[in-house]
Amino acid sequence: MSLIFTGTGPVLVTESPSEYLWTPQGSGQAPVPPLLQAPNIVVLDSVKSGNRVSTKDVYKQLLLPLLDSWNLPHSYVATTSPESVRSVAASVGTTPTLLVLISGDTTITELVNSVASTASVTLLTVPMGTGNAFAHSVGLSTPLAAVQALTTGTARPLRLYEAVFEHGSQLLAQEGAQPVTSLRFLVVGSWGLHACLVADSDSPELRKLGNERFKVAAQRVLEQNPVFHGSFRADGRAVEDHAALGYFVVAAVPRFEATFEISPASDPAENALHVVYFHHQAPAAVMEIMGQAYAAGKHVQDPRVGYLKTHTVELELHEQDARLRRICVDGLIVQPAGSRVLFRPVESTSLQYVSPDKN
Ligand SMILES: Nc1ncnc2c1ncn2[C@@H]1O[C@H](COP(=O)(O)OP(=O)(O)OP(=O)(O)O)[C@@H](O)[C@H]1O
Repeated sequence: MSLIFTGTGPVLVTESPSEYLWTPQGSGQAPVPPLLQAPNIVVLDSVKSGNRVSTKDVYKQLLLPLLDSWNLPHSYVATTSPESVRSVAASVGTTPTLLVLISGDTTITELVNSVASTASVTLLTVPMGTGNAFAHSVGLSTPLAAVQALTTGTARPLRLYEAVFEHGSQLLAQEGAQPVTSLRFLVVGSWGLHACLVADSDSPELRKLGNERFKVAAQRVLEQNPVFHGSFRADGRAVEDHAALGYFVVAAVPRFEATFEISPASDPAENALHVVYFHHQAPAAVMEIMGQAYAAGKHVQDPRVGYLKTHTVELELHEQDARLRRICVDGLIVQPAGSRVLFRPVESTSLQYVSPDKN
C-alpha cells in the first residue's frame, strides 16, 4: 500500500494478486514533480517480460492515472518484437526524455545498446522481468515502488560498462548469430558456471519456469561440473594465471535477484566492477557457496571465494570447447573468437536512472 501525491490529490494505491487499485483520498493538488517535467515522456512496455498476470496492468492501472492527473502528454509503446526496443531507442532524439521501461533486465540492456550516445534519457525501470537485478539493486523492488519514485525520486548517472571481444565473435540470439565486437552492460559479465547456466536456461522449455529456470539449468550444469581453464588480470595486475576456475562473475550491481546478493560491496552510484570467482569445486561445495549468496552475500567472506574491486578485467580463455567459452553479458550470450575478453567502464554517457532516494 502506498500514498501517492498526484495532480488531483493524494491517492491510496493498493495491490491485490489480480490488480492495482487506485483510491483517491480527497482533493488537492501537488505540483508536477521534477522527474515528470521532462519535455518528452515515453512508456515502453516489454510485454513478453516475466510471467505477467493479464488483468494486472501497470500502465493502465498506475502510470496512466498518474500522468493524466497532471494532463501530461506521453507516448505508450507495447513491444511486438525485440525490434520494438531498438526502434524506441532509435527514436529518442536529443530532447530530454523520461523513458519508463516496464520490463526485465534484458530489455534495459537492449535499450542501452541501441540508444545514441547523444540522447539525454532518464530511465525508470519498473520491475516486470524474472530477475530484475537492476531494479532490486537500485531499490525499486516492486512496480508500485517504481511508479511512486516518479513523484519522490531523483535522477542519478547511469553507470555503464562494456564487454569487448576479438574480431569474429558472435552474439548468439534466437533469430541466429550476429557478429559482435562490444556490448554494453549494467548488471553482469560472466564466464564459467554462471554463463553456462544463463545460456542453457534460455530454452523455450525452461523459460516457462520463470525464475526457477536458473535453478534447473544450474542443476544440469553441475551434473557435468566442467572446469574452466583461464587467467585474468584486474586493473592490469595478474590475479589468476592458468587457473582451473568454476565460477567467474564481473558484477556491476549488488543483486542479481531480490535475495541473491552476489556482490554486497557493489554500489550502482559508483563507476566500478567487482569480480566474484572461485576455483573448480565439487558440486556440493558450489551449492554451499551459492547458498551463502542468498544469505545476505556471506559467500564473499568464504576463503574459497575471490572477491575484488576493479575497473578493468582482462580475461584470457584457455578452452577450445565452444560450450566452455561462452560469455554472458546481462543475459545475452556471446561466443567469443580468440582468447581475450575485456570488461571496462564506459567513460561517459548522457543516461540517467531514477533512484527512489533523494540523498
Ligand atoms: N512482443 C514480443 N515478442 C517477442 N519478444 C519480445 C516481445 N516484447 C519483448 N520481447 C523481448 O523479450 C525479452 C524480454 O526480456 P526482459 O528482460 O524484459 O524480461 P525477462 O527476460 O523476463 O526478465 P529478466 O531479463 O529480468 O530475466 C527482450 O529480449 C525483449 O526484446
